[in-house]
Amino acid sequence: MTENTPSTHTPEPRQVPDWIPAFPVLAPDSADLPPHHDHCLGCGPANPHGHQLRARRDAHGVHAHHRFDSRHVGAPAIAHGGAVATVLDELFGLLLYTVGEPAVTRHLAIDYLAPILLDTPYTLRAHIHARDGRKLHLQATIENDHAHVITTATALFLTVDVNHFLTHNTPPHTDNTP
Ligand SMILES: CCCCCCCCCC(=O)SCCNC(=O)CCNC(=O)[C@H](O)C(C)(C)COP(=O)(O)OP(=O)(O)OC[C@H]1O[C@@H](n2cnc3c(N)ncnc32)[C@H](O)[C@@H]1OP(=O)(O)O
Repeated sequence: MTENTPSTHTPEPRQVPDWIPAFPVLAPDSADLPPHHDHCLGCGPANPHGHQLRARRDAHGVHAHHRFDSRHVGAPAIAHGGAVATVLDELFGLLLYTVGEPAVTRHLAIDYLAPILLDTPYTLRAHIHARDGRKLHLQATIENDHAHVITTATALFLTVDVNHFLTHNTPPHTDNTP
């Protein structure tokens, strides 16, 4: 076969993970919200590189208690901003258990008001600020143990159907294309 010969290989159809179509709304009195799946970078219990975030639903949305550790170091003794963004994105992902529909991050904005220290307890909170059709406008904070807010985040999540998780090669729609 030459370099220009079309391939006759037909890709295997992708399987829909069970947890996506069954995405549940979980009750306020539930215990720790379940991970999206075992290897999720943000919440998967079987991902040794992940944050293994645990969150609970509450009257406003969800909250979590979390410590960053030496795997997440940026400047010495301070959590890397990207690691913080991962955890906030994940917290928003767990907030979807109050919506009961799968959605994905379209926009994430973070104000790092003060450093987040390693091996230090923090409380994270997230809630739905507003919903407009598919658009979920979400807000989150990270507080230190003096209840001072040291990080704030806003996100736009867009609800998607199950096909989103099967079609990964769709060209992006963007207004920023030159
Ligand atoms: C339940 C699953 C949980 C999984 C684990 C959770 C982990 C944590 C969350 C994540 O990390 S998700 C992974 C990271 N995100 C992605 O990979 C998403 C990549 N982006 C896409 O696949 C598409 O952009 C997306 C499906 C999100 C949207 O594509 P669409 O073509 O469906 O939307 P479109 O561009 O038409 O925009 C829909 C609406 O949003 C509006 N919009 C888009 N960006 C906006 C913006 N920045 N601000 C305000 N509005 C905005 C847009 O104008 C439009 O408004 P209208 O419907 O009123 O016309």
